[in-house]
Amino acid sequence: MSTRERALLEEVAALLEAPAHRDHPLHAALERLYHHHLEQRDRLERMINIADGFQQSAQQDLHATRHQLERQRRRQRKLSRIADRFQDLLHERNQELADASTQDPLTGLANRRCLDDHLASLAAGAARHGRPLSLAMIDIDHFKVINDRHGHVAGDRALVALAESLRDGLREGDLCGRWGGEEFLLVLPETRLDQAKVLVARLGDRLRALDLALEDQGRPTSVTASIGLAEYRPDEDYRATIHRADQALLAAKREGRDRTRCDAG
Ligand SMILES: Nc1nc2c(ncn2[C@@H]2O[C@H](COP(=O)(O)OP(=O)(O)OP(=O)(O)O)[C@@H](O)[C@H]2O)c(=O)[nH]1
Repeated sequence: MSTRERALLEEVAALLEAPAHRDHPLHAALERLYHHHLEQRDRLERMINIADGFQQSAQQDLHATRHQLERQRRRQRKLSRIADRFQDLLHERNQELADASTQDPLTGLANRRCLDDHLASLAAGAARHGRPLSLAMIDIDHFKVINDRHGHVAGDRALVALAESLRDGLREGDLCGRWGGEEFLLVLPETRLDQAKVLVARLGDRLRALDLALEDQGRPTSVTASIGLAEYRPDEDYRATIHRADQALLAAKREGRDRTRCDAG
């Protein structure tokens, strides 16, 4: 209630109380008006109080709902971050599995299974289109000596270095894989036997010149390789070509190692 209203009400109350005005013709009407005003004022105050209460509780509800929404949103963001991380992890694991099924774990080269698949599809294409395709089976000479002198770990390191050197010496489209132990298979599409000979001569030189960071009585250790070559024949199973390359490799070993032999078919 404002000060002005209070003063006015006090003034009216005083008038109504005063004995001098009791018999005034407007006294009764003023008294009814006064009480009616007081009732209206009380009702208004109650309504304001109720409205205030509603507003306060609505605000509290709103605040609680906002808080809850914010918490839900935070939880959802966290969940979606976890889901993203989980998906990345799953993707990585799938990639690792895919790599493990096609890669040799020591050298990172294609493994035997991958070579087999690759060769099967290349041979089919070469046969269909009459395109040349050659294979080179490469075996490091006397590799056992490296293991015996320097230990298996150093032998592993040497194998990795040899694998890298072979891979880096190839053209795009050629594939070098680890066939087993210290034996590598090169798959050379669009390559005839005479071209393959030139290529493997260059690779043999690379291997010989490779620094394996191993010393024998103060002298750096170098390795040589024996190589068997065979060209795919459209009328044969690609496994027969592998076999012929293998036979050529055995011939190279028998004849004294550090050389290339071809299976002319
Ligand atoms: N460190 C290491 N050695 C391996 C691995 N795979 C095969 N070898 C070794 O390679 C050697 C192969 O020996 P051999 O088959 O006798 O052949 P070699 O000593 O290379 O002699 P030739 O092939 O006849 O010239 C063995 O000592 C194997 O232990 C490998 O992953 N790591």
